Amino acid sequence: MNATSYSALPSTFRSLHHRNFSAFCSDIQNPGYVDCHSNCNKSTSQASLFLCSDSNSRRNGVFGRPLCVNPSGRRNLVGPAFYSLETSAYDVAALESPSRVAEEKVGVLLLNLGGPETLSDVQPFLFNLFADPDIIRLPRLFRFLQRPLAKLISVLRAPKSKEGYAAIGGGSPLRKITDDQALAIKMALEAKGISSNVYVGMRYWYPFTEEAIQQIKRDRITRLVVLPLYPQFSISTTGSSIRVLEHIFREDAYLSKLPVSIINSWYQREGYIKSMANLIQKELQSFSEPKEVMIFFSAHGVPVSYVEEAGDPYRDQMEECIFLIMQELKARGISNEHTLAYQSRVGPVQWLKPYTDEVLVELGQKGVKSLLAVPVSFVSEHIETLEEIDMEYKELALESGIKNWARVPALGVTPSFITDLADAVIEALPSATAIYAPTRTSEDVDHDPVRYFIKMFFGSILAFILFLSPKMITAFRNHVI
Ligand SMILES: C=CC1=C(C)c2cc3[nH]c(cc4nc(cc5[nH]c(cc1n2)c(C)c5CCC(=O)O)C(CCC(=O)O)=C4C)c(C)c3C=C
Ligand SMILES: [Fe+2]
Repeated sequence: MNATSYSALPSTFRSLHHRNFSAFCSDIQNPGYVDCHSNCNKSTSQASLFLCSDSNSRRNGVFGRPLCVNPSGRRNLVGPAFYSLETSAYDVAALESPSRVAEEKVGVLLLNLGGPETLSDVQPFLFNLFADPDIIRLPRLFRFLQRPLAKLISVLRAPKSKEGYAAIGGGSPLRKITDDQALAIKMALEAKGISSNVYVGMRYWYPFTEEAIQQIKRDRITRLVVLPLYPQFSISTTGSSIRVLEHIFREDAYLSKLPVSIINSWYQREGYIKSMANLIQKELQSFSEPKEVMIFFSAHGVPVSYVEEAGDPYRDQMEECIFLIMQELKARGISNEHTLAYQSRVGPVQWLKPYTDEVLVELGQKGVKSLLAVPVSFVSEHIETLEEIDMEYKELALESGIKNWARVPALGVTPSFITDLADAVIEALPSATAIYAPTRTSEDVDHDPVRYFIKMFFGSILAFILFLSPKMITAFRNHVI
C-alpha cells in the first residue's frame, strides 16, 4: 500500500486541492436525493488530514465477539455486523493503556466512480461528473460557470455516451461489481478475524458517497478505513472523492472526531501486482505463440495539466505500477515486450500521451501481430473495458494489421486481490486519526459585491467566447471515451 500520507503529496497538488475545497459545493443532479451539502459554505481546508501508514502495521489479531447484528439490508452497506473489541491490535490508545476496554465498530468505505444504470441516467450522471471541479478545473474567475457548463457538456455528450452504454447492455455494471467487491472484502476481513461494515460510496451516481457517510453515522462506526477502488491516485478520482469526504467530515461534530485512515493508493501492493501478473500470464496462454505477444497496458488518461501543473502523481504511479508488474512477470520467466498508452480522452485539451488509439495504429504498421490489452487503472469491468477496448480498440487494432487480439479481464473479485485489499484495510487501521476542523481563510470568501459583479460580467463574456466555440463543442461531443 502506498504509505504516502496526504501531506506527502506534491505541494502543488496540495495547494490546488485545498484551493478547490473552497469552491466546493454539492453539484449532484439527483432529483429525489436529500442534499447532504446543505451546510455547504466557502470555507477552506488548511489541514493535511489523510494519514495512512503501512509501515510496521500490525497485521490482524483476534477481535472479540459479536455484539449485535443489524438486519436491515441498506443498499450501500454490505452485511452489517458489529463486534465488541476487548483488546484491539490496531487501537493504538488501547495498546497504550491496556486496561481500557474499547468497543470498536469498524467501517470500510469503498470509494468508486459510479455509473448510469439506465440510459436515462446517462445525462444526469454526466452532469454530476462534469460539475465536479476536479474533473473540469476552471480558473477561479470562471468557477461560477461550473454548473451551466456541466449542463451544456453533459447534454452535448449524452448521445455518444448513451451509444456506448447501449452497446454494453443499457447501463454501467459498476454498481453490481462494486457491491460484490464490498461483500468479498467483508468476508475476507471476517476470515481474518475482523468484523466490519463495508460501505460503497460512489462519486457520481448511486449510492452516492454522501449516502454512505450518512449510513456510517447512523451505524455509529467508531473507526473507518477509506479504500478508493483506484490503484493509482489521481486528483480526478481518489482526490475528488476525498475532497467530498473532507467537506462532509469537517461540517459534522461526530464525523470530525471519527478516527479515519485513508489509503491514497495501493498500486505497489504485492498482492495486487501478483494478481495482475496472474491474469496476464493466464491470458498469454490463449495465444498460439505467447512469447510473440506485445503486452499493451492501457490506462485511463488525465489532462496533461493535472500532472505537469497540479502535481497529480497519477502518471508516475502508473509507470511504476507497470514496472512492478513487468518485474513480477520477468521473475516468472515471462519477458514479453510491453508498452503503456492512455485512453478515454475527452474535450479539447492535451491528455497524457501516447494515446491508445494512435499507438495501436503504429504497432499495426510496425508489424506487431499479437497484442494483449491490459486495462490497468481500474479494477472492475466498465464502459471503457467493455465498449472502448473490446469493441472500438479491437476493431482499430485489427484494421491496423494486428491479427491476434485478447484482453485480460478486470480483477473484480479475484480472491488473491480481495485478500490483499483486506490486508490493506487491516494495515491501515492503526493509523486512523480524527479529522480536525480546519479554519477558514479570507482568500476563500469573496465579500465585495462590485468585484463579484465585475468577475461575473467579464467571466461570462470570456466563457461565451471560449466554451461555445464550435471547436469546443465538437471536442466534447466526438472524442472517444
Ligand atoms: C482511473 C480511472 C479514471 C480516471 C483517471 C478518470 C478521469 C477522467 N474521466 C473523465 C471523463 C469521463 N469518465 C467517464 C467514465 C469513467 N471514468 C472512469 C475512470 C476514470 N476517469 C470509469 C471507470 C468510467 C466508467 C464508469 C462506467 O459507467 O462504467 C465518463 C463517462 C463515459 C462516457 O461519456 O462515455 C466521462 C465523460 C475525465 C474528464 C477525467 C479526468 C479529468
Ligand atoms: Fe473517466
